[in-house]
Amino acid sequence: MRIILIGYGKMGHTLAALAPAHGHEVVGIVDQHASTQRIEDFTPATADVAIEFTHPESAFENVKACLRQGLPVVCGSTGWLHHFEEAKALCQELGGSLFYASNFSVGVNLFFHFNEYIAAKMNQFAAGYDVQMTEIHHIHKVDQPSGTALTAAQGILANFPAKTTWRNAPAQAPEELAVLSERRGEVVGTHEVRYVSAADTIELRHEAHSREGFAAGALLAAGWLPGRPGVFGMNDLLGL
Ligand SMILES: NC(=O)C1=CN([C@@H]2O[C@H](COP(=O)(O)OP(=O)(O)OC[C@H]3O[C@@H](n4cnc5c(N)ncnc54)[C@H](OP(=O)(O)O)[C@@H]3O)[C@@H](O)[C@H]2O)C=CC1
Ligand SMILES: O=C(O)C1=N[C@H](C(=O)O)C[C@H](O)C1
Repeated sequence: MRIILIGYGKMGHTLAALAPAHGHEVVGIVDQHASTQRIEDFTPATADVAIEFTHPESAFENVKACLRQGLPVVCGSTGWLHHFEEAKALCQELGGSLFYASNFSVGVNLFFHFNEYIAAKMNQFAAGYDVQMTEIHHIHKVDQPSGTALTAAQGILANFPAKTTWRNAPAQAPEELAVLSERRGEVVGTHEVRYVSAADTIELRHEAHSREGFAAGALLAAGWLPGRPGVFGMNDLLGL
């Protein structure tokens, strides 16, 4: 595929390095400081798909611009989901293609799957166990909690009814799921779910060793999306 990269930071550079091995050609880079190209410079005649990893404040505008240009867009930016319904509506109105994942790593998507299974199973033992989450990321991360943590929290809330809401701090009531955030050095991304009783702790943990897993998943999605109108996520791609 001829891909354009929107955002040329940590993820943009990793995507550019891995794209050729996935059979993609980078035909454009759009970044607010590191390039002079704009999304409006591209059309389906010059690019097959855009991959967007920028910032919570810019992601929605970038997604809209891609859809208006008729470009299928794979978006990994987090922290903008309060606009997601609007993005979906625009995608449907224009007959476009949008792929969003809070985390493109195959391992994290298996983690999401196991998390939901464990939450449903632990619901039988909700009287004895409390559950909490922690996400740990590098000090440059601007959004909190991480998009991945929010997806995992939704998976718990949907399957463990003792928790009805989440709080990005220690829980203040039994029905609150604590989703704790730590920012430490250059940690790529670690997510933990812990069920704690008086007797023991059961823990599910994913630790990313590099950004290559995120980039590989996004490049896979970029190969899959063109020609598929609609709004998609990793479950569609991986059949989970
Ligand atoms: N879904 C997933 O699997 C993953 C998601 N992410 C998410 O992706 C996003 C980017 O992460 P990361 O690459 O680490 O962040 P970086 O800060 O390293 O890179 C972001 C890049 O986007 C640029 N940028 C900011 N605003 C715009 C804009 N309006 N148009 C074009 N480019 C812009 C920044 O430019 P400048 O520096 O000049 O401001 C920077 O080069 C974050 O939201 C992060 O949470 C990250 C990893 C995996
Ligand atoms: O900002 C990051 O680095 C990451 N962001 C994503 C998130 O918010 O979940 C995915 C990954 O954890 C890395």
